[in-house]
Amino acid sequence: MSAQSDVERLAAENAALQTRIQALTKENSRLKAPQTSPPLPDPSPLTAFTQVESLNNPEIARYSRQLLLPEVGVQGQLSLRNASVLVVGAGGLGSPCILYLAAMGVGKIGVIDHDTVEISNLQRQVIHSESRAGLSKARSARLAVHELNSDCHCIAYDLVFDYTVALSVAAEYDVVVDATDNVPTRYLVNDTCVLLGKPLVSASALKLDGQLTVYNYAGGPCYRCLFPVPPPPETVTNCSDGGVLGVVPGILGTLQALEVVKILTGVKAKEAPTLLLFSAFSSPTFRSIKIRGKQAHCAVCGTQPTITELQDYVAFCGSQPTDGPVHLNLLPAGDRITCADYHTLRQTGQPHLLVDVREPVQYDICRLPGSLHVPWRDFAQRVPDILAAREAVSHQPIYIICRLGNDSQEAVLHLRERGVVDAKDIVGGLLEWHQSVDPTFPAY
Ligand SMILES: Nc1ncnc2c1ncn2[C@@H]1O[C@H](COP(=O)(O)OP(=O)(O)OP(=O)(O)O)[C@@H](O)[C@H]1O
Repeated sequence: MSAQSDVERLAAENAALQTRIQALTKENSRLKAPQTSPPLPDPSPLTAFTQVESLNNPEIARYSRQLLLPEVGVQGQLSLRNASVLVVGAGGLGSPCILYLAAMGVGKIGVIDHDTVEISNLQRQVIHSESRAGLSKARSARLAVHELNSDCHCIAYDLVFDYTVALSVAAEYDVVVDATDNVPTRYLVNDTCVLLGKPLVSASALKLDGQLTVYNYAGGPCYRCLFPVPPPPETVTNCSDGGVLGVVPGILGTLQALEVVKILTGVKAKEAPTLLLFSAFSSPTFRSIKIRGKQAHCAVCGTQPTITELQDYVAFCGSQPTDGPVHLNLLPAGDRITCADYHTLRQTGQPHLLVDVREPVQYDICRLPGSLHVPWRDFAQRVPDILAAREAVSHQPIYIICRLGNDSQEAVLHLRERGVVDAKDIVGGLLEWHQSVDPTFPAY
């Protein structure tokens, strides 16, 4: 099926699925919310987005606090009202961005996200709610937008923004916001915007830090001008591995909404391109760095571009745009033990040494009783401690555990190099332990 017909099918489905979403949403709130909570509002059916020449009285009343600003005024508000913005990703960054765009009166907002709402998202993805856990994030965002501002024409694309749909979806919008969390999508969104001539408001947030830049706007650089080569996959961390303070993407996503407003009202065109850096626990909290302009030799926006159509971004970046945990396979099966087998071994009381190689902050969250804690980053120096502990259990085998079963494999490989042959890693780590052995063991 072609990309275009895929998008058309989705638009049709969007309307048809509203009834289903309503039923699911009501069922969800019945199951999860206190019985006293009011039912969620129903989304209105899709109507065509039309531009207007003047604001009506309800709009004047609704946006009066913005209309009073000379920097916005009637013309600025009309620019928002007649504009369309595509937000790629309805997660930590997308949540506040979409909400503020809708609240401020952007006429049409497209939300594209293939993921579903999880409880662990709610610490920062404030557009979603407990009652919508399990729903598509795009549709959940649409429901929230409708609750906030029913005049906003919000389209939910419950799919992956990939090279098959990128051009046809983004072509429908004036500005694109990259609120995703992975490198392949970042290059894809950039190239899409360059090929379509759309401004791109891009941000990222991780741990306590974030950054924001507007690309491909007013003769400024594109993402590839600054980052022609993707980073090595092993150097990239995501929120589920590194953590993130809820308010950090909240601030960056809100600033993305601000940049959109500045683009739509024309203010942004007068500014030099900058990279805004945010660091929550540092001083100064914000720093703005002037960035180099458009690069003549840029592969996509330069004078002789070599990229003239979308390409395979997973191959280009050498990494998957995955949301779930990444499970590496560094060891042969014989050097690994499944959680189920390790569970049996514990139950039958076979002597062994269990080494937990997670960071202290993770070890504090939960641990299996009787483990020796040796964080992976200190592992090389602490091999003597491990060998000494093993002596105490009469040289019995060593089993190594971590959160996902990746660092534990690295640790086994390291022990092999140091001549320790009877060490195995526990496949899938503590997350798998929670899933297949003990559902009461905490998952994080
Ligand atoms: N190519 C893509 N197409 C559509 N949505 C995307 C794409 N890449 C990333 N996203 C979405 O962007 C959002 C990024 O937000 P964020 O990192 O806060 O969320 P998350 O992936 O839910 O986090 P966690 O790692 O905690 O599960 C996610 O909802 C993700 O599904």
